[in-house]
Amino acid sequence: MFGIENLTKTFGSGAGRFTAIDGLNLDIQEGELVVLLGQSGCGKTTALRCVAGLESADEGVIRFGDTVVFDSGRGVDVAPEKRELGMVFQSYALWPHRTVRQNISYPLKVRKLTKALKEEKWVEQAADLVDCGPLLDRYPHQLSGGQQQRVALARGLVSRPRLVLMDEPLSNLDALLRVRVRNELHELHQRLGFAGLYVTHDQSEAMALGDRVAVMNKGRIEQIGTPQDVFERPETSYVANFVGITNVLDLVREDGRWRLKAAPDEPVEPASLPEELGAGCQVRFRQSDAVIVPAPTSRSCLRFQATVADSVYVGRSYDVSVSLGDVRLNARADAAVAAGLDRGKPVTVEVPWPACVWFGTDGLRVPVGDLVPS
Ligand SMILES: Nc1ncnc2c1ncn2[C@@H]1O[C@H](COP(=O)(O)OP(=O)(O)OP(=O)(O)O)[C@@H](O)[C@H]1O
Repeated sequence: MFGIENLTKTFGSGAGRFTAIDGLNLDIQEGELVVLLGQSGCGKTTALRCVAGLESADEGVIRFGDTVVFDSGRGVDVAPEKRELGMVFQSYALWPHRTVRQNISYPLKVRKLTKALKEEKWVEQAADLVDCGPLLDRYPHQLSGGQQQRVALARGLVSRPRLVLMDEPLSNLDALLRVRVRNELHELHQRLGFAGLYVTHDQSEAMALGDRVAVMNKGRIEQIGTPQDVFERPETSYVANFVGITNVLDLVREDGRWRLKAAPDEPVEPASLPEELGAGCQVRFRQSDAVIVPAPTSRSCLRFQATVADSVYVGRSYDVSVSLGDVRLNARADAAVAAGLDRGKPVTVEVPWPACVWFGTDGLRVPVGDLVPS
C-alpha cells in the first residue's frame, strides 16, 4: 500500500557531503505499524521527514498505492499538507495558546475537511479515542505530560490519514508513563488498524509496538522482520547488539582448538566448534542467559572461566559483571551462588547452547544453533 523505493538523501557538499539515507527500500501494508529502530544518527528521522515531504530526497520514489508523492526522476514532490499524513512528534508540538480542540482540529482545517469538522464531529471522536474528551476546552499547560501526548496522538489521527508518522513520540515521558502510553497506543492501533511508521531508538518500544521492526544502520535497513524474528534471529552483529544481545566474545581456531581472543590461555568449552565457523568467529549472548554456576553442569553450553569485577543485587538474583582479559561481560547469579562473589574471584560462566548467537568475521550470522556440539 505504501512504498519507498531506493531513497537516498545527502546533506552538504564536496568533502563535507554526508549520506544520511542510502538506497532505502520499505513497504507498509494496510493497517500495519512498522518501526524504524536504530542508533542516533542512523537516518531514522531523515527517512520520516522525506516521507512527510519536509525534506526532499536526492533520489528515489515514495508512493501511496497508485499515487506517487515523490519521484526524483520525474520531478514529483507533493507538498506535505497534500500527502494525507498524520504526524506525531517527540516534542508534542502543541500550540500553547490554542485549546485542545483547536490543536486537534488543525489538520482538518488545513485539509479543508469542513464536514468532518462541523457535522461529523471527527475532533470529538479522536479526543474520545485517547480519553481526552473532557479536556477539549483546556490549554496545553493545563494538561499532564501524558495527556499532552494523547492530544498530539489525537491530532495525528483526526484526519484519518493514509499513514501516521510518529517520531519518538514517547521519549519525553517518564519511565512509568511511557510504558502506559505505549500500551495505550498498542491497543489503539489494534482497535483502529491504521498504517503507521514509527521511529525510535528504544528496543523494547520497537518490540512492543511494531508489526514489523526495521533495524537501520548508516542510512540502510540492515534487517526487517517481525519482532520475534529480529529478537531471536538477528542477522548481523549490529542488529544483535541493538536487540540486547550485548555480551561479545571473539574466538579463533588454532591447531584445531578454539581459543578466546581475550584470554588465549583460559579453557573454553566446547573446544571443538562447528566447522561452519571457519577460522575465527564471534559469539554473542544476553546477560540473562549467562549464568554463574558453582560447578560445571552437564548441560550443552558454552563454558568459560572469568573473574568477578562487580556484583549488584537486583532482587531475587544478582547482576554480575565479569572480566576475561580486557573484555567485560554481564552475567547473572542466583542469590545462593552470589553470596561469595567478591571482586577478583574466579568463576565459571555457562551460556546454554541455544542462547549463543554466532557471527563470522564479516559480522553476518552463521546459523549453527541447531548443531549442538558433542
Ligand atoms: N539538515 C541537516 N544537515 C546536515 N546533516 C544532517 C541534517 N539533518 C540530519 N543530518 C545528519 O544526517 C544523519 C542522520 O540524521 P537523523 O536525524 O536522520 O538521525 P536519527 O537516526 O533520527 O538520529 P536521532 O535518533 O539522534 O534523532 C546524522 O548524521 C545527522 O547529523
